[in-house]
Amino acid sequence: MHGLGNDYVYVNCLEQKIEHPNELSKFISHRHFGIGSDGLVLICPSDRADFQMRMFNADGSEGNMCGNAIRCVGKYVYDHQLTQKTQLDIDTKSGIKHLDLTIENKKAVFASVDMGKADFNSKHIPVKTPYPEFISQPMLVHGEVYLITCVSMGNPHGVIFCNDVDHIALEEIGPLFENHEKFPDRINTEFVQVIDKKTLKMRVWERGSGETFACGTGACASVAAAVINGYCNADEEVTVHLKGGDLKITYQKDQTVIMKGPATHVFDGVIEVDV
Ligand SMILES: N[C@@H](CCC[C@H](N)C(=O)O)C(=O)O
Repeated sequence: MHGLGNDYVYVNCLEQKIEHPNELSKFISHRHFGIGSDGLVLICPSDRADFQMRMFNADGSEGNMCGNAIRCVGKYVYDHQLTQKTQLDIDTKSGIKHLDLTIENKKAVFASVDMGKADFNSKHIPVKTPYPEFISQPMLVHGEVYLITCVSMGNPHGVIFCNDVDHIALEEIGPLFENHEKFPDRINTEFVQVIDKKTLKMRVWERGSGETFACGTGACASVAAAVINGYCNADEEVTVHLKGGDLKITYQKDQTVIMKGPATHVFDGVIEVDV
């Protein structure tokens, strides 16, 4: 399944246990030697919510939260009749998130997700800095100074506003931010062009997966950072153009972020592997 081209392989773990998800994710995600995906998502039982989501990046590392995957998890459980609810609570490593599904022809096609509060606290992200927050701070990378705003959406993000996202050498500079000593847990990096107060264009270098077609938490982090830096307004829906399509994001005055976007099924199958 994918959310705007951010594609994961989803495994129904309600009846089956996956022993080595990190290794499996590396294997499955490989675009030449595996199926090809940005990672692996496990749909598991939860004793405190309707379901639990675990997500693994293409390099096998486990992420705390994934905005595009959580919409697909909602679609999966509804379309496979694992629930009849259209309002769902999904447990993630960054807490329980609430989803509201839109149904068309008996299938879930779209979800609105309460992504929780954007958190600018440097220690929570984490960013190695004496400052309590890291907002529009200069960072020297590859001989150039970038102003970066760091925010956690349950996972770490660094947002950089620039004039032309199409011409950023992402393959070159993405890994330099991801693995910079300032970020002990590594970081997802978003390059964001402000089109107007209600429209952003974003490219992302994801921790553990490289450039992806879309990043839900990244789009939320970008809108939160855009409001904090005065480019957009709180409580107004912002359209974020990504490589794979658009997400609608609202950063509320209480710092809660609402994300709306589609979820798409591609194919089903059985995987037999020895990892
Ligand atoms: N694609 C995601 C984020 C996936 C996790 C991220 N790479 C991390 O390690 O934090 C999204 O849609 O939010």
